[in-house]
Amino acid sequence: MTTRLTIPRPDDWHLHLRDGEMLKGVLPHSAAHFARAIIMPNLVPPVVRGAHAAAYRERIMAALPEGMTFEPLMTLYLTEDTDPDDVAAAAESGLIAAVKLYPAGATTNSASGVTDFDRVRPVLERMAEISLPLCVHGEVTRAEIDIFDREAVFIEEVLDPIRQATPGLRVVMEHITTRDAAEYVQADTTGDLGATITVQHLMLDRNDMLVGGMRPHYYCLPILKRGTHRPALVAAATGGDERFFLGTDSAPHPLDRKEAECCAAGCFTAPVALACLAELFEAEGALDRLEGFVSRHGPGFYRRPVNTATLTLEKGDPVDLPDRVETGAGPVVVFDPNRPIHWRVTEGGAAPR
Ligand SMILES: NC(=O)N[C@@H](CC(=O)O)C(=O)O
Ligand SMILES: [Zn+2]
Ligand SMILES: [Zn+2]
Repeated sequence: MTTRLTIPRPDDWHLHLRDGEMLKGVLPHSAAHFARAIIMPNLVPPVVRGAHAAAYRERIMAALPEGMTFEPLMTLYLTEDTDPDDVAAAAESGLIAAVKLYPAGATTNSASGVTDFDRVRPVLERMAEISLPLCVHGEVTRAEIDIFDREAVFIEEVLDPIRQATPGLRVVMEHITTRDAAEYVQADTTGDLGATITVQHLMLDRNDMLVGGMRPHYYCLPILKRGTHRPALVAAATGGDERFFLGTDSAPHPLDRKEAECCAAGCFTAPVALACLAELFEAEGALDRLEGFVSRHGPGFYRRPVNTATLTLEKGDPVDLPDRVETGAGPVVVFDPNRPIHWRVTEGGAAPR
């Protein structure tokens, strides 16, 4: 039985670091385990131009505790006014690694997102030309579409038409939650499609959120789905297919915004993500494939080198996971996987302050 696993240092291909005091409080928890992360641009106001991304990158680096290393891979928030030249310049200078598409109204801080997809066509065409990936929050927002169906409908109504109309556009379907999405990726023959999967969607389904009482810390978007979808996601993550990689979507909100009459969407998983995944992959008999999912497939898609530093996880008695992290923006509740976790990072993880 394997009780020790050393892998190239992982990366997180979908991360919310926020800004200000929250950024200071949560960044060390990502930098402790992850070498790089794709940084989501849904601040208020959003990160829409290259100059905003450059300034945000500076704030992230200034918030990084001394002695820690971390490379933020910046993104721009696509709006109907985004200028293709600004995007191309930011990509060519190496400042940004991707552009993020939020359908307007789909999720936290998405009010500036896209309503009319024809209006962003020139940007998408330019991105296809320069091979700049588009990260997609894939949910339709029409009121009549049931929240549990929004991802599947998006694939058919929005994503597939965009991809057909823009050959060569490289797309990451972010935080996929359904069998439909996993199968859409698996059926692709262009090589231009990848998908991130979160810890919560691999470990939980909507029953965990709703049976016996509503658990706001499991509420995220896209919402946890019917349990029949989870095995398809687990099979995609643990099956060795290079198109699937970790994007934690770690999305901190202060406790009072989660335990509220109208709870904010997002699970804060960064501190426990790798331990949870080791537990899950081991239970699936796929511990040898964890390395691909967390350390190799993402760099492959983003055409970046695999990290040369390593990280070691060890198995032992059940671990006491932290239940909250204190930040200057208030306490943030840490994701609870709802099962005993026996793995922890023992080497190559710099301790957050
Ligand atoms: N995933 C979430 O539930 N929330 C994210 C936004 C997002 O990734 O959709 C957030 O910014 O809080
Ligand atoms: Zn999202
Ligand atoms: Zn997100």
